[in-house]
Amino acid sequence: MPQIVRDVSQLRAIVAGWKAGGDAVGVVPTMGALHEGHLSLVRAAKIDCARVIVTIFVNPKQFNAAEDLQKYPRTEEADAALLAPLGVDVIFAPPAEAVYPPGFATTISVTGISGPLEGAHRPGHFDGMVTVVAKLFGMTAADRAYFGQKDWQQLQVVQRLVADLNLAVKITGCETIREADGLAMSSRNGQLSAKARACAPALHTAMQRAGAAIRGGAPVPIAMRAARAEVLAAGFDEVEYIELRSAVMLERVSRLDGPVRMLAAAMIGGVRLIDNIAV
Ligand SMILES: Nc1ncnc2c1ncn2[C@@H]1O[C@H](COP(=O)(O)OP(=O)(O)OP(=O)(O)O)[C@@H](O)[C@H]1O
Ligand SMILES: CC(C)(CO)[C@@H](O)C(=O)[O-]
Ligand code: BAL
Repeated sequence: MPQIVRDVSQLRAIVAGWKAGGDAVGVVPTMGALHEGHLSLVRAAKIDCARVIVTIFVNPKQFNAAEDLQKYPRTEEADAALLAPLGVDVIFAPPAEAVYPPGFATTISVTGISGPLEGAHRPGHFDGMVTVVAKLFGMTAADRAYFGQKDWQQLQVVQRLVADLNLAVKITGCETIREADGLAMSSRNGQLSAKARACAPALHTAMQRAGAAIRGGAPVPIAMRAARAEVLAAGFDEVEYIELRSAVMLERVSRLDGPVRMLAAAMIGGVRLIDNIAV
């Protein structure tokens, strides 16, 4: 079993020992409730790094809705069992007081690319995420960190943070792992009712169809409207956004000119799902 560490000084002492021996250290930041998507990040980290830390911390600062935080799944024992066969060295699962001790007063904001999409629909989310990710980089002193492309905008924001603050950590973005029916794996999928779970893959199907239409020459606004209608007809309650954006700067695009991403967020049965694909 990986060693479970909750104390920041203990973690730093362990990492200092590894580094003194010349080992490269990789970190996989998570909020727990692990699934194959997370495990794919761990496998990528194991290929590059002699030592791997998985962090499990449900970061209150990045939740913009109290109910979302309260019902977020917490399954630490099962998580540890999933990580055991992968050769993870340490699970760092600090209590909130270790991450945000009394007097904690810093918030880090990445402007620009944090604004649209998730930033517009989850006020405060990216400030909370960036602040904790910067802290996790500081606490783990990792040389490399692994993030999923499922949270595409998060990945771009983290890359910006690292570049802007000259942080000595190399970021790797790993492909989205999907269920057989195309639904992107997510800890929140477990909150779907059987009926909602059956409808949920429609989000990815509609995005793929719209992507193919755009590649075939369909006007972007028409393809986006059709995708939105398809998702709603499949049983989703609301489409928060479904948009074509430049892949890194996340600016609106209406033509396939350079790397382009389609990104979407939609609600079904009280659960918020996000997805994105290359177009
Ligand atoms: N299906 C997936 N494929 C690849 N990476 C993933 C997948 N799901 C999550 N990740 C990545 O795992 C890391 C931790 O994510 P997190 O713990 O929030 O899990 P999650 O499944 O995205 O949960 P949720 O979106 O419900 O909060 C992030 O870098 C995220 O992008
Ligand atoms: C990167 C992260 C672990 C920071 O809390 C979280 O945003 C997530 O799980 O994607
Ligand atoms: N997976 C992104 C983290 C969040 O939803 O808060």
